Amino acid sequence: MVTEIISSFGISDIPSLLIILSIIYVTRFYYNYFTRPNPLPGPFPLPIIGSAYQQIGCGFNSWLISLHKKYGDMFEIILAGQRLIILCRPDLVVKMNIPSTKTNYPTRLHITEGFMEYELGGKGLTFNNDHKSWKYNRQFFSQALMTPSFNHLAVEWTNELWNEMESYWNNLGEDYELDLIKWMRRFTNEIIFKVATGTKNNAIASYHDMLINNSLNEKEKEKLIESKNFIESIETYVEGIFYFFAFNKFTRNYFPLIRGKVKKLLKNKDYLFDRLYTLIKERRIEIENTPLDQPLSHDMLTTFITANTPRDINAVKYADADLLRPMTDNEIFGNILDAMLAGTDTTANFICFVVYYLGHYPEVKQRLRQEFDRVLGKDLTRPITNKDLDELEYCDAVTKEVYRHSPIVFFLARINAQHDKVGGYDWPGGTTFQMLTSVLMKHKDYWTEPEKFDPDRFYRVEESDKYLLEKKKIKDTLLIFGGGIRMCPGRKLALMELKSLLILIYRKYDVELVDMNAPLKYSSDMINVCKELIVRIKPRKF
Ligand code: HEM
Repeated sequence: MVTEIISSFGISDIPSLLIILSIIYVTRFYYNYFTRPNPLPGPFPLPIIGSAYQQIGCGFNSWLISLHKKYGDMFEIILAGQRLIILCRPDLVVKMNIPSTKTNYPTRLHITEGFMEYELGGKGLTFNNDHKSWKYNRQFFSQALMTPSFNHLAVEWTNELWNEMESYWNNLGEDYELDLIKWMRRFTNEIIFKVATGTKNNAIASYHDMLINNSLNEKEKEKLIESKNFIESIETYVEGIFYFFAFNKFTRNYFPLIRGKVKKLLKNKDYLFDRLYTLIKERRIEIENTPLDQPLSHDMLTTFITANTPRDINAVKYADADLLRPMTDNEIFGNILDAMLAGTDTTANFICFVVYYLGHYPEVKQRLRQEFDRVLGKDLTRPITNKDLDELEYCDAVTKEVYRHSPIVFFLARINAQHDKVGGYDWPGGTTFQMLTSVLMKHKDYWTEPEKFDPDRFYRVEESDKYLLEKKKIKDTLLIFGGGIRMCPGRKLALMELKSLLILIYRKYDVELVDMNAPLKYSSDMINVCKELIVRIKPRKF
């Protein structure tokens, strides 16, 4: 019967068949939509593109903020066929941020075919949904970034790198207009490169050489282009995640504007991955050629390659026998990629956002400087120590307030393993929630005058009669580094870099925003990314 129907089909029947299939698809799509559990308010979705059609032309963050204004603290959107429940109030997200391994929210996002095509899923930490593998990786990651000896080293590297960058800035002269985000991205990349591989990638030196571009031979120019391409490929890869998250395969392959971009993103991915795999291969050979009685360098890459091998430099052993095995190249790659992706742009953006706010709030800058002068004394060349950083109370308040106004990671995603009650509804396991931190950190029920920029809401607030809501210290109102078991493992390094750089810059220099009237220029797809911040670095007037 079926074969008879198929053989009776002619070319002329194809349009009718396509129409029938489309009707079936659309009917199924809307049947599922109208019968979904716990319908919430949200933009009406279209087949194939879901709610994404409404977002075009405006950043993801701005779009979500506008939806919050329209639909309230709990609403839904559909992206790439996935239903996302958006949560905008701290009390709605408490369960998601419980720091227990028994949490019902162990994973972040479903690994869709988009993530698979972009080769994001299933490795490293950020997009790893295999709990065992994530736990294994996370131990090594935390070990590399959270120990006191690492903190000490990281401050030392930051001091050294600052001295280098300062000499380049002086060379360019105080009237030179520099794009701070480009410098900061190179700064943070150079630090994370050192943490991850133990080697220097000369990202700052090569950028300076590119700007002055006079004394370079062909070989040096080639190296410089390589370093520039590598850093830009990280930025492009991070930006690209949104395309593979928000658009399904059909949209990515057939929508004219999106198709071209996706092709470029995939080419960039191949370039970046190739660079990282080469790095791993080269280090393996280096380790094999190092005699057993000679020490190996103490960095993430070496730790990963030698983990659970006779050359293991850490005595930590895991109870679970499955995890007592060496890491594969794919696993090592996933972790190094995560470190580069998560550790470059985030911190660089944060520094630029702080500089922008300090440019607009001179009284805050003045108080910050007073704190720096008090903690560091009169010697403007003394290297920073960890102890100095621990004493910076007002600086902590400033960075928190900047982040509250201009977050970098503006949403945190979680999936429930088992069904659970959230916002008064019972949600089946596998539901994707997004904590919209850009709204949550300004919610009027949790913040006093939320739109006002005032670091004092975080500074010795117990002594104030003004910030009564802040005084309550309600959980999950300020999620700079996320929460629960998936909290950022790079937070110490990020804050150390940020605070050190602020001291090193502001104790000696003034950062002048070239266009005081320009808004903060950033794009907001998966995270908020500073696009440009043109400044002049002038000697400080005492
Ligand atoms: C200012 C800088 C940074 C900010 C604002 C930031 C923020 C965040 C946030 C919000 C998350 C998600 C946490 C959650 O879902 O609860 C995260 C995850 C992560 N961050 Fe950071 N981060 C920064 C710097 C870094 C650095 C320097 C590194 C390291 C090298 C790093 C590595 C990671 C990794 C690997 C994850 C995924 C953790 C997991 O899934 O287990 N981050 N970060």
